[in-house]
Amino acid sequence: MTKKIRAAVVGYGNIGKYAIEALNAADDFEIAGVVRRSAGEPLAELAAYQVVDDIDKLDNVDVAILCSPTRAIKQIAQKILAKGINTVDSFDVHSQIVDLKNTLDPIAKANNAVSVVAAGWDPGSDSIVRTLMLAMAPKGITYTNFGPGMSMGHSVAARAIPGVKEALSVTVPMGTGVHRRLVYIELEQGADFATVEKTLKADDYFASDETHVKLVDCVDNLKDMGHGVHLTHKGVSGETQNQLFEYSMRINNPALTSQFLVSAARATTKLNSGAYTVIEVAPIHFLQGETDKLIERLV
Ligand SMILES: NC(=O)C1=CN([C@@H]2O[C@H](COP(=O)(O)OP(=O)(O)OC[C@H]3O[C@@H](n4cnc5c(N)ncnc54)[C@H](OP(=O)(O)O)[C@@H]3O)[C@@H](O)[C@H]2O)C=CC1
Ligand SMILES: N[C@@H](CCCC(=O)C(=O)O)C(=O)O
Repeated sequence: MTKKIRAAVVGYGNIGKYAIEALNAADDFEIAGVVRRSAGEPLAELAAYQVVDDIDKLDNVDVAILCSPTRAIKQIAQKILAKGINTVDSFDVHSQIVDLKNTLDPIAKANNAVSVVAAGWDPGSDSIVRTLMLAMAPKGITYTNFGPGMSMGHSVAARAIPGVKEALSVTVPMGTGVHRRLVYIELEQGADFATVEKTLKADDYFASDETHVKLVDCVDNLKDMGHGVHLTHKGVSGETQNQLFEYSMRINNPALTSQFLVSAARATTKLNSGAYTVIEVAPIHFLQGETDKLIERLV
């Protein structure tokens, strides 16, 4: 029997929960444990797993699936790679992905480890679709239209603003890759709405989009983790114009993010040491199974 890949889930929020599900559904993986900031009060749903506050307390971890907030990823990934453990993350600040990869790459190489960064669905699987579309029509324009739906990254960023108790950020597509953001917030007692609104609108996650902040009594009553994308590329193949490609999906956001993280975790076991974005990984590495069988089925 081939050895299973031992994965640790780091951070147990929305993505962490679905990562456990995706790992349990993948028979080439086993769960080494869950790493939380504080192992704290035991959760009944995690009773079957070792829950620790430090990855060093888990045995023989091959890969850590980082399910922590994007803004904490760089620091966490650096620490774990330095131990020689592979990492995958769904870091989603597009303008900082090159910096993340270039920071992690020398650490991964020095410790004989592999990191696949920005491996959710956008960035992530959509990045591969955009790459493919460009290979099919190298000249032209690609539009990525999200939603409507809940952006986990924007909701996490909104929740981190002082005075915000709970937040839901809904992305509304306006067409041609332009989005409006509706951010529903519950405030901590005594927090000032105008100050929170100003801080939120100035945050990098929101600053370049039309953003509306709405005060509500209960964010949970509004929460639906559905999302989606409609990606188009219209361009030129060779000298032939008017090539139109479309890709769309409606999804449960954390379920897809976590599934792709698990697929990327598998890929880390097939790569030379270093840090990679998903477009630098051969697609077959994301899949379980024998190479020739996959080629027969897919090519
Ligand atoms: N690329 C993509 O397509 C996507 C990316 N994402 C990214 O996933 C990230 C996580 O989303 P989600 O699961 O909804 O977030 P949650 O807030 O639900 O979960 C994050 C978990 O990380 C831990 N955590 C919280 N604060 C910190 C901190 N400051 N430092 C370290 N760990 C912390 C907590 O777990 P514990 O208490 O167990 O330590 C928390 O539950 C988002 O920031 C988003 O950017 C999400 C969807 C798609
Ligand atoms: N990174 C997103 C997934 C892509 C959708 C998106 O970026 C958005 O809604 O703005 C998320 O965190 O949910």
